[in-house]
Amino acid sequence: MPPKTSRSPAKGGSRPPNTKPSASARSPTKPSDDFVMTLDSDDEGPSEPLEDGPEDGEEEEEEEEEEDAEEKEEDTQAAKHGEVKKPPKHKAQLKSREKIREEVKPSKKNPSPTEAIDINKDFEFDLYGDGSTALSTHHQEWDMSVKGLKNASTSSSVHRLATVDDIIEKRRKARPEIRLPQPESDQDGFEEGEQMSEDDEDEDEEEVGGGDFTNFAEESEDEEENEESFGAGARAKRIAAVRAESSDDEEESERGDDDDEDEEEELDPLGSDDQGGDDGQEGEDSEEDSSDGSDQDSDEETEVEKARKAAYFAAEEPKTKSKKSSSKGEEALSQQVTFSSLSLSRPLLRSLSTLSFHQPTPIQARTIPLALAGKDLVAGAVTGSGKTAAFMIPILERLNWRPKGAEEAKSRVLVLAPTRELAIQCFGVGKALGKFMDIRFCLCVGGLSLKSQEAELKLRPEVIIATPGRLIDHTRNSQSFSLDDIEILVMDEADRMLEDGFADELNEIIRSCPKGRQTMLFSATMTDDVEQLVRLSLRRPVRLFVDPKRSTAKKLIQEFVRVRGATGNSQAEDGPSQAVGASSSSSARKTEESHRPALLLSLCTRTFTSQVIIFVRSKKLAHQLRIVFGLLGLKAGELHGDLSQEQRLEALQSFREGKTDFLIATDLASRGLDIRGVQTVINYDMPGQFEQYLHRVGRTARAGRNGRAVTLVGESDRKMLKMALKKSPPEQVKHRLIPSEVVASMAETLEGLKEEVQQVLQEEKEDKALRQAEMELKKGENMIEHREEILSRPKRTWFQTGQDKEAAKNVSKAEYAAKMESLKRKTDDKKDRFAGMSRKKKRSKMMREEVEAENSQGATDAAIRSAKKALRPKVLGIPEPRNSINKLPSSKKRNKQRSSTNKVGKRSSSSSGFERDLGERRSGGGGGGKKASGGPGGKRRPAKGSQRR
Ligand SMILES: Nc1ncnc2c1ncn2[C@@H]1O[C@H](COP(=O)(O)OP(=O)(O)OP(=O)(O)O)[C@@H](O)[C@H]1O
Repeated sequence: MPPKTSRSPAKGGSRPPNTKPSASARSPTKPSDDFVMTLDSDDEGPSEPLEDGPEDGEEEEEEEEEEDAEEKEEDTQAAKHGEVKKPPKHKAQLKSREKIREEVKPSKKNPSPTEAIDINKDFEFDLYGDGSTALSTHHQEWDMSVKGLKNASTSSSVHRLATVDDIIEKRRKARPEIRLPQPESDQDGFEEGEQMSEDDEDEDEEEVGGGDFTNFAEESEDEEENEESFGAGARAKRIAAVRAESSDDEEESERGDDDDEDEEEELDPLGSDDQGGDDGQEGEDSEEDSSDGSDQDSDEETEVEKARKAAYFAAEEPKTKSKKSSSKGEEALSQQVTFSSLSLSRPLLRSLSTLSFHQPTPIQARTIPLALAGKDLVAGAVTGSGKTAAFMIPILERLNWRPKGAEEAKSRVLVLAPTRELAIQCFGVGKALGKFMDIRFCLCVGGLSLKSQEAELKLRPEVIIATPGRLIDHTRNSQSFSLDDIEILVMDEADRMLEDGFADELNEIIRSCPKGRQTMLFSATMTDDVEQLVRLSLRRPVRLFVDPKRSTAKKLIQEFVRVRGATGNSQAEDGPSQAVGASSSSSARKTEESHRPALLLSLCTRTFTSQVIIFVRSKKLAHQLRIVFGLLGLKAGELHGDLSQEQRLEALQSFREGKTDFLIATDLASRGLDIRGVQTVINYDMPGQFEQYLHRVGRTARAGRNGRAVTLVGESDRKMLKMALKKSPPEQVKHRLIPSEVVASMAETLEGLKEEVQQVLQEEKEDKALRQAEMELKKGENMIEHREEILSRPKRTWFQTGQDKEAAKNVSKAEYAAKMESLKRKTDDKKDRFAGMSRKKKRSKMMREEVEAENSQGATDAAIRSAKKALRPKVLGIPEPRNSINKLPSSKKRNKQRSSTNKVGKRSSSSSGFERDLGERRSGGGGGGKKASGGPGGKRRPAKGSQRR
């Protein structure tokens, strides 16, 4: 049964919340970097960072293979020392195996400047950006400590980071310190236009009007209308004009440019011709560029699309629906709703209050009641608006009412996240919210010990938080683990998970979960595209989109800095190493690229000197820039898929604690990460997709705070810039001008560093080669000594090998390219047909044509009919066969399905929620039924190396 709204927390047979002093006392003081060293062998050599690693999420399985090999080595070492390995039977045993435990207390002696700000008791959580309904909050940092980190502390995976640091330090000491520009004073700020932007709009306009940035966003080769310029004093007008542009322009803008991205990877980011350096191939980085996916949903829906969506999505309950029409409505609803009015149980209310969550955010106010009622949800709200708690709170509340006892121990909830860091953060949020409840969480992500995860899974933790690759590994290889008991499936950053890279894994997971589960999807850029969602076999989901689609946080200021290529003599004033006169677009781009580092460093030395995340396109660039920052004496860390898990977490932790001022990251860090106090996000370049831009800039201005995003915009970023202008209120957009002499001097400094950067890279390379050789030697020795033992172990089966993954990626890339090509053709056709027409006429003609085309197939009528039927009131909590909602069937078929649904509903109407699923399972099926394959406790163990395609 779904939890009733008027129950008392004490009744219903629920156990009293776990308020044992030990548990409650432990959690709040638990150090956030509580590394637990496992018995991973020190002898096994360094856990080498991936050489050609694909992006996180997709890299999982390759890493898993490596880890498997490592774990085997662990066993070998244990055997060598006479230890007899037994499978751990319970947690206590597991703990006794973990002999060395090291707890590192976070250094709270020197809180970062932002931490100091955050403890301000008067801070107001301004949800709406206008101070109207501010909630107070003393938000605490999530506990990111994890068990099973490999090679902690003494191991050589730390070695790489330490080595780069050492090399840099050694070099810095050996030469005179490089003089950097002074951090900007108030007066200096005037030079850059920022002060003018904020304090004197008119002056700013003059600055903007004086440069050619004003027309930049609009100068598009494909543009048919160039008539409206961004003239001085016309900011509002020009933004309005951009917003009013036709939808086909938008489609193009959103698409991004895959090929360009790949090509850009070829350019040496630091302008070095003799690259040498890292041996990484640029192609490998493209996964992190995540350029495959494309969001084609336009804001303007056709009638057919509307009808299709109306048929697919369930209507929201009248109680919440009446208030949802405007953001004012959201505001009013959220103001009325309190956590206690949502009838949450006492332990949960207690943890919410501990976290200073006094009032639900709009997305929480909308989501919680529906999620408690067991509805499937497709939810979207702007970055930093509290989506994690929006699904975690109802999950915990429902779990609080689960049947308890040893027999009932089951893994009932699965939360999937696309990256390990995000999963770890989610795990932290879950643990913090469930602090006073007897609910167990298990984190299953790559890069952490498989064995300790296996042991934890055996205890059937109620909530599993996982990345897809590692989860599948467990379903295939961990004894007696299956997803048979999952009753709630959540996908955080669901639109990312729906992208091609995750397709096979997602299908496998969906197939393994019971059909009667509740499914909830969340993202700041959530799609409501039916075609994409159909794959997830949702059950008449409710669509909850709280903020306007593709919007940014209300207190985010977006600045753009133009990066100029060598397109004419006028450019010479802006850069020192300009190839003046170069006319080809590729050389223009190359010079553009050579400007970026100087612009970035000018920003980071003069204006944004701490709490800055810098997003770049490739792992290689992230690493190079990190070296440059280090050589200049700036404290910077890097975060990308070429690092070991430990290095990744360490980089995050150092940044969180203010030990480093800059975090140079790939898009691995662009989604979901909630790092308190990030004041500035710098986009070294525009990402390939607008969604990616939204996620990146969403790392600041979270939870009602202020924040700033600065983006370097080159020629090829024009469309994306246009999109950003179109989607943002004019007062949030600024143009930053950096004095050319500052950039010139920085470029000169960087030019002088080029050689040193190469030398550092070379030293690193040699060091790496040496360690690799050592590792191989060690492996060989082990193999000779323990050959029999090693060969006698059962082989793990893999869902996909690295090659399979690469092949899948190529297929989806080819599909994507084909789709883009056909779209482009369509757009070109459209342009011909509409040539000379006004925008209004063009739009109405397009609409007419579309409707006519659909009419001729009879689809419109059918869709509208099914939409009407779908809107008929239904009894709450009746599961509907998933197949029926995957397509829009004929009306006859739908009627038949509906009547059978009702029968199923009658049969199981008393068994919604956990009881319902349990009941159905005990009776051996029913409407909520089990997955087709794999009986109770039975494991599907496909033949070695078998693939599911
Ligand atoms: N009800 C609340 N009151 C106060 N603070 C809250 C509340 N709910 C969430 N927060 C805070 O808001 C911040 C952002 O939350 P969260 O990370 O869940 O955002 P999100 O919407 O998932 O963002 P993203 O789209 O970037 O993943 C967190 O620091 C969290 O502590």
